[in-house]
Amino acid sequence: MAAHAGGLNTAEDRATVRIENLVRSFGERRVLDGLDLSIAPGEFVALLGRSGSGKSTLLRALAGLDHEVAGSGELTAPDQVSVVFQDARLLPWKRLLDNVVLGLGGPFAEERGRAALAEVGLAGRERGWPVELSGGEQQRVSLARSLVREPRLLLADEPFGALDALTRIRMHTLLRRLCERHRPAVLLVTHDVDEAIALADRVVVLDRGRIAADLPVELPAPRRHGSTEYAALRGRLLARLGVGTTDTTDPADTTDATDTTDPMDTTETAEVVGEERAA
Ligand SMILES: Nc1ncnc2c1ncn2[C@@H]1O[C@H](COP(=O)(O)OP(=O)(O)OP(=O)(O)O)[C@@H](O)[C@H]1O
Repeated sequence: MAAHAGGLNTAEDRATVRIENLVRSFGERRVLDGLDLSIAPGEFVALLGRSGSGKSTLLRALAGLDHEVAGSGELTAPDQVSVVFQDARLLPWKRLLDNVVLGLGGPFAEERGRAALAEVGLAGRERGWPVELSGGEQQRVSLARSLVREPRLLLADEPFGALDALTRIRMHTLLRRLCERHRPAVLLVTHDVDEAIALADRVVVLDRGRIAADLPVELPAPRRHGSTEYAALRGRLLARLGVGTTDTTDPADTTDATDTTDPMDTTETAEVVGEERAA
């Protein structure tokens, strides 16, 4: 049976996340089917996968939120895990600072909360209410609430999925900066291939409960959509997602590469993100 535990001792176990042969089932259906995955300290991993491939199920397992789900395998994750969801999940009856420090103990909780709000660009808004914020600002508070706990692992389940394109770009820049400063390991679930390439050190594709591709993002900043390397990586990922493209250069791809329709095309976004990363 899988365990959710801290205590990483040996050199081999220095990974922040170590998953071996993880199985999770709903009734007869194996949603995670013998999954293996490691995430190193400070590593930013993006998780792509078609709808229903098991991404959220994996996140819930890592967050220790799946005690009712049948399963087996080995799972090692730190105790200090923070989760960011698509909706900010702020308590509307609490002021912003109180939302950030909710449940946070210690004499400096309020001071740390103020610093966290400042880090996400909301200094001076401590006494404001969630209802006064835009969607992007609410997600900033959600990020502040997560990072003020100094997690060793940050789990993010499509955190920018509900935001408009420009706000999403700003949030990419912010998230990248916060991660560089706090250095948690990150597992980011996204449907957006360009978001994955823009942000991650490594992109993992989940297919029917197993890892179908595990590719490092070895692109220099800024990660320009126009570069050959960018297009090759993007093509490989789309092919692994079963979205045919004509620009794949991966000889290992066995998926149909004749369909040029690309429902995930966010070219413009990726280009601007690349510019912001360079700044
Ligand atoms: N509590 C549950 N009870 C029964 N089936 C479930 C439960 N949670 C998830 N499933 C099923 O497990 C499968 C994987 O769900 P999961 O939410 O992990 O997929 P996903 O990859 O995150 O999908 P999406 O991208 O659409 O959010 C789906 O077929 C879903 O219906």
